Amino acid sequence: MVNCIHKFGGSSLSSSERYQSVAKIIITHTQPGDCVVVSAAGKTTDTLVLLWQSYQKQDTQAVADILLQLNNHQSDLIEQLLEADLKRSALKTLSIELSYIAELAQAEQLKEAALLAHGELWSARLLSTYLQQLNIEACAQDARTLFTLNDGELMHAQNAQQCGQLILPNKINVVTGFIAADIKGETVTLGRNGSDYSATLLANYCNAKQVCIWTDTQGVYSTDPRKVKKAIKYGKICRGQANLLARLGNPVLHAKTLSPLKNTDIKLAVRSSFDVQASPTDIVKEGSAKKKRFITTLQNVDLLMVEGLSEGEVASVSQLIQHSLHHFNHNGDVYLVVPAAQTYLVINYFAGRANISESNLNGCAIVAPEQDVNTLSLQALDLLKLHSIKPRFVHQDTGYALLLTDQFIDSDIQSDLHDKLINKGQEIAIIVAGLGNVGDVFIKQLSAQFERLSDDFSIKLVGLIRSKKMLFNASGINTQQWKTQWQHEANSYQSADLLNAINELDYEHKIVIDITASEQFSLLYPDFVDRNCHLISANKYAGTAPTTWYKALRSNITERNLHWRYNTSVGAGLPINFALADLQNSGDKITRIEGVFSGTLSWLCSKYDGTRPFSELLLEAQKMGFTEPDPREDLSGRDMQRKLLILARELGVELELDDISLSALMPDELALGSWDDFLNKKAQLDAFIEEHAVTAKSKNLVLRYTGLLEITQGEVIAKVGIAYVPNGDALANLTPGDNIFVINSKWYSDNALVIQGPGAGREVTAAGVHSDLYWLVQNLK
Ligand SMILES: NC(=O)c1ccc[n+]([C@@H]2O[C@H](COP(=O)([O-])OP(=O)(O)OC[C@H]3O[C@@H](n4cnc5c(N)ncnc54)[C@H](O)[C@@H]3O)[C@@H](O)[C@H]2O)c1
Ligand SMILES: N[C@@H](CCO)C(=O)O
Repeated sequence: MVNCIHKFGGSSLSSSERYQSVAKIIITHTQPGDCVVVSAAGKTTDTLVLLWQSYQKQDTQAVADILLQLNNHQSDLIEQLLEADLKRSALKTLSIELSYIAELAQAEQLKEAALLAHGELWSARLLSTYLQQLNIEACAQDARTLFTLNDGELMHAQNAQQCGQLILPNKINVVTGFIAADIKGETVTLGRNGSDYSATLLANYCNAKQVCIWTDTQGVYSTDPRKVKKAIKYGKICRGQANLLARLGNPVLHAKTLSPLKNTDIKLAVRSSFDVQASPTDIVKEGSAKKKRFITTLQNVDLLMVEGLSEGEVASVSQLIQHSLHHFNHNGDVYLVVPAAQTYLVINYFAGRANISESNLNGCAIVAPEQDVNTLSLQALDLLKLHSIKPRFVHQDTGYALLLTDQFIDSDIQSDLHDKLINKGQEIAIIVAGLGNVGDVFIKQLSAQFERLSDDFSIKLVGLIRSKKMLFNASGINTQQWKTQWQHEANSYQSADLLNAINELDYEHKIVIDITASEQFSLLYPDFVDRNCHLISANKYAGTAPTTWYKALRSNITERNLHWRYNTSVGAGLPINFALADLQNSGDKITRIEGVFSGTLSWLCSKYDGTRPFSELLLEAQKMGFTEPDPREDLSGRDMQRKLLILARELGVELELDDISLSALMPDELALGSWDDFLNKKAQLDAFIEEHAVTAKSKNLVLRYTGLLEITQGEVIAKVGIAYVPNGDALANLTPGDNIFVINSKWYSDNALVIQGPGAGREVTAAGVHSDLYWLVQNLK
């Protein structure tokens, strides 16, 4: 039983390292009986085409040179991947084949398709041998034994039978893409992007469950992500829209690729072989995903008016010119959009039935839900006008508008169109984890925030997560009545359930807001990012994770064009991270940050005057929602140590948590055991604090808990701990609960920049999370 057909293109096989990566993907993503369709490695097909052209020109020197080039490339791959006998045998076979090509060229008996087929044959053979060397049961399959064409038409029944007989159920079948045979057994090719087509055909013939096209992009985007920074990667799109996109200039999918999937349940996924963790774009059956908005551009096309054009003819002409074609009916006439370079061929094909209506056109197409097309098309016309572009031909039809222009739509105009048309009205899904002190207030404030944010987007709260239960509702959870809904509908979950629920959300943007204090939850961040979620954290664990993990997370976030906000992880609602980013972005260099970065410790130290036991004050701080779930995280200095590390990383300083020296505001012994154990020994804490306070007082100083980060000529001092501070000092005179950040920089060298205010508390922290959410939503526009 074939479960999945995987397809790897030339770029996925361009070097021995890429083959190794593909083998790793195969090991983790296939099961016996699956097929792996391969294209020619790297630029091999182009080189073979060049060889064919040189042969036709009878340029024997060029033929010899290109054969040498092919030999070098293939031999290098073999040398780098295979060992011992496998290597010797592969090199020998390659040498025999290349000599045979040379002989055929000399005898003027070379055939184009048979020559081009070598690219895929070499890839399939090398990959299957390499897999065998890795002890994986694999075999190479020549698609000429699987796909037969009669007079250019695929013989579906026969092919299904051949595939049923030849695809081995106990092996990974590495199948050549692009090629097939005619009924005489001669090689034919399936045309440009033929390997994608081979994969979907094979899936149809083998009744596979799914096809996975591994490519060099992460999926299907709202527009070309190489040109438009804010292009949105979609998790799911329907086949109908995928088909339209293929015909209207989207380079990732081809109409031909989709055709074998028609009327089947076979799933199609497009995903990156360069970033295996990134979630794919699934192309699903009509009605299984909501319709999305896209913008594609067209360059150098002609518009042909064709008399009596039939669907069959469109398919034949597409085949002839190796290009997905779009045709439509406009005011009673039938038009065909053709790449200008191919117009001559197409006009010839129609033998007098086709005329050029408009030539040398550029333009764009908007693909969108039917009800939006008219408005978007009018808006696009207005915007193009602002850029002094007047369309020459406009056509609107079910689900799309085509605007053909004289001028080229460059990436700036494309970005403008995308930002103003495509990026509006998108849906944002919010998932909140942690419904404690801060989380509860955050949700209370959410409905008012939605109103403020909903001008451009439709925002919904779709997930609530606690440590043991979660509630997901893709159509939205009522922010006013979430507690009742929670009582009735929340379910126990494992991480996999949570990740699946996120996968299933058919929203353009997803934001996970972590208001837990859980390290375990923070470890799921890479999985969220793989599922295209933006992140907002009040939780400090991810920001203070080991450098390698932290850097990998950051780089994945950047690569996927996502955002991570964590302003409340330091200074609660105070704009400390904003200020640091702003100073650095404007060219300042920060040299020192000193202060009190714990709301709890600030409150405790300021309040403590010896009249009430320190432990009593601690329980009060806990009640007020200042402390961490286990207040010893505050007393130990660990919480402040985390904040200092987050600040240091904001300044580009590479440190681990334990590089920051720490002295605790409690006896070490109290760190052990449960919270109840701690409470039983609270007298020890009270004695410890009293002793420090008395010593400080004897020196005319006061007890505080402070942090320092100093960066001088590459040297870093980073520490948090107990300090005795003069009474008049800024660090001594804080309003209880306030944080203070005294910042020295190139510009604030003598007179420091001071940021001060409440450093903990439910309201201010929840407000800080909203500030992050607001920032994030503004930056999605
Ligand atoms: N309280 C403050 O003033 C303040 C200020 C800034 C930042 N923070 C940070 O905000 C976070 C929350 O603080 P809080 O005071 O609301 O804490 P809290 O203990 O009141 O709430 C934490 C919530 O997280 C949930 N949770 C725990 N483990 C989880 C898991 N694995 N998955 C999902 N949910 C889980 C708990 O059930 C609880 O509902 C902490 O990381 C804290 O450091 C708090
Ligand atoms: N427990 C923390 C909360 C804010 O991060 C504090 O007291 O500062």
